[in-house]
This record gives sequence, C-alpha cells and structure tokens, in this order.
Amino acid sequence: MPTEFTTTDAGVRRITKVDPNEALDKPNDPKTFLLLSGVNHALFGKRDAKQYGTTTLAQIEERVTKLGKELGVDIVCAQTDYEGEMCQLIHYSRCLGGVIMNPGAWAHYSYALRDAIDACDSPVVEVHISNVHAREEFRHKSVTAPVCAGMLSGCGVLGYDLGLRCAIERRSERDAAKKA
Ligand SMILES: O=C1C[C@@](O)(C(=O)O)C[C@@H](O)[C@@H]1O
Repeated sequence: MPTEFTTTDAGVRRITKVDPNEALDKPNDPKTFLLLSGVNHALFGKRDAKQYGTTTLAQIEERVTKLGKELGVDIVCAQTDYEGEMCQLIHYSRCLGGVIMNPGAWAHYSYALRDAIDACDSPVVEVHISNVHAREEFRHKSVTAPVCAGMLSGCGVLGYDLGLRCAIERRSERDAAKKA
C-alpha cells in the first residue's frame, strides 16, 4: 500500500499511513521536509502548559507549513504514538529533503529510533519545546541527538521554525559537499 496523505482545511498536508519501503524506490524530493511529532504530542495545548505552552499540534503544523511556503519548501506532517511507526516515518524520510523531529520521551531512551535516524541520509533536526536540561534528570540525556544534524531545546514553538531553517541549511550543505 503506498503512503497515504490528507490535506486539512488549513492547508496542512499530513501522512495518514506510511509505507516505509516506498522511499527505497522513490526519487528523492529535496524540497519537501517532514515535520514529525512523537508520542503524546497530539495533546499539546492540553498538556502541561507550564512546559509546553498552549499552542496545539495543529497550530504548530500550520505555522511550519506557512514558514515552509515563505522559504520555498513544502511541508508534510505526521504524528504517532507508536515507536515502530515513528521509525517507519524516519525510513520514509529517506526520499525527502530532511526532517524536523520532536521525538518526545523517545529521545531519552529509544535506541531503535536512534538507529533509524542513523540509517537515514537526510538531515534530521531534533526539537524540544521545553528546556529538557532544566527538567527531571532522565530528560537531560538524548540518545537520538548525537545522530541528528542539530538539536534545539527550550525555544518554545519557535524551535520548530529554527528547526526547519536548520534542516534546509544542512540539506544544502550536504548537497554542496556531495557535488564537490
Ligand atoms: O514529550 C515530551 C516533549 C518534549 O520533547 C518537548 O517538546 O519539550 C520533551 C520530552 O522530554 C517530553 O517527553
């Protein structure tokens, strides 16, 4: 089954079902970036406002989609509460320009996600809304950040904008290095 998409009234394009193997045959689309949200992130706006503010995930997706337009790239969004599906979405991103990823709690312990990122050629930028270093000790470590192209934490939802800018930059650096 090919990867399936839907577009919301607000113009946000979302993956509703992923075929992780599709990226192996598909030509790379360097102008499309994946905004990938992890476990419990559908609750942003209703969850721990002190740490995460009141912006909903739908609003974050709209914001990044709009910024993508301004910067000349397309954004496709996905959110999952399942670790295996998160890894499959990373596999799929091999045919895209790069990824802005908030892995949520998986950042702190998922070696499966780390390996998926490591196996992915496209730049993945890790974003955390809260400052994970100012919180409980188990959040201080990210096992995924060392294989990411960059990591942002504590910038609030602005971190997603910066993450997109960083992913675009890293992608063009990578392409230039490949040409040289
Ligand atoms: O789910 C989340 C959200 C988070 O990734 C953030 O955006 O600040 C930080 C994680 O520790 C937490 O599990």
